[in-house]
Amino acid sequence: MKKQYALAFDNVSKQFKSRHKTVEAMRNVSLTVEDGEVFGFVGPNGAGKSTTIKVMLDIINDYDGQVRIYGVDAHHAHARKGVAYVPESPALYEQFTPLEILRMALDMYGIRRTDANAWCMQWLERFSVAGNAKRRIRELSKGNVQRVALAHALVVQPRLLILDEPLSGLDPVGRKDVVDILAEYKRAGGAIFFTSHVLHDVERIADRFGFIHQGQLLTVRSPQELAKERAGRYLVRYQGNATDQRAVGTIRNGEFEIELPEAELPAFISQLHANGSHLLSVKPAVSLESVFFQILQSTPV
Ligand SMILES: Nc1ncnc2c1ncn2[C@@H]1O[C@H](COP(=O)(O)OP(=O)(O)OP(=O)(O)O)[C@@H](O)[C@H]1O
Repeated sequence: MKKQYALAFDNVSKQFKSRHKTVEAMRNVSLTVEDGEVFGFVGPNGAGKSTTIKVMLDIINDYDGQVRIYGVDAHHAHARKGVAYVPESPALYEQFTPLEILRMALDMYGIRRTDANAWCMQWLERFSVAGNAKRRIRELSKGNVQRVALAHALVVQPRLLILDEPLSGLDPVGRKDVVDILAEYKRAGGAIFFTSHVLHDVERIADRFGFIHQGQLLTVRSPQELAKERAGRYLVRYQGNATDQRAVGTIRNGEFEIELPEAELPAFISQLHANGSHLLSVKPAVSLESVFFQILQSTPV
C-alpha cells in the first residue's frame, strides 16, 4: 500500500509575475512530512516559506505541481479537515473574547462537546491566558494574542498543525511554555509543519529540517545530522576591534561575535590579545543559522 503522508509536495513551483520582474517564490519543491512528524522549514526573509504555507492553505492556488494533505489534493477544502493553522501575526476578531474565539473554533470544526466551556478554559489555562478569557482580544498584548491563537488551534485537536513563526512575539517564558505544549501534542501523535527564519527553542522538537533559499529546497536534514555539522565549531565573543572579516556584527557597542572551527581558536585568541581586544566568552556554536549559512555556501543555487 502506498504510504500516506501528512503532507506531500510534488515538484511545486510558484512564480509571481509583475510588469517588471518575475519572482520564483517556489522552484520545484518536493518534500514529504510523515504523520506525527515535526518538520521545521527554515530560510531567510523572502525565501518562500509563507508562499509554501499559502499553497497548503489554498490561499495561493495557481501553482505548478501537486500538494496533498493526508492524500487529498490541497485544492479541495476537505484536504484541510483536521488541519489547524496559526499565522505569524494572528488576526483574531478583536471584539470577541478568547473564550468566545475558542468556542467558535469548536463550532467551525463541527466539534460538539458537552463540556465545551470547560474544555476551552482548559486550553486557555494551558497557555496561561485563562485570566483573560473574558476580556476582548483588542485589550490583550501581542504575546497574549499569540497564545490565544495557539490555544484556538489546539482546542480542535488537529492532526496537522501549520505554524508560521510560532514563537515570534513571545517572551522567553512564553516560548518555553509553547514548546512544551507542542512537544506534548507531538507525543500524542500530532504532526507539525512550522516555519522559521531564526531558529530557537522550537528546534528541539523538530524531527527534520528543510532549508529553503530563493524558492529552492536546498536540503533536508535531521537534528542529528545538523549536530554533527556543528561539532567542533565555537562561538567567540570579544570586545575591541573587528579583527576578522567573518565577525558577525556588533552585539553591543564594541562587542563582536565570530564562529570558528576549533583548530583556528588558539591563533584567533592570540591575535585578539595582540591587538588589545578582550575575550568575553568561547562557547560551542549551537546556532542553526550558522549551519544554514554553511549549507548555503556549499550548495550551488
Ligand atoms: N503576492 C506577491 N506578489 C509578488 N511577489 C511576492 C508575493 N508574495 C511573495 N512574493 C515574493 O516571493 C518571494 C517569497 O516570499 P515569501 O513571503 O514566501 O518568503 P518568506 O520566506 O515567507 O519570507 P519572510 O521570512 O520574510 O516572511 C519573495 O521574493 C517575495 O517578495
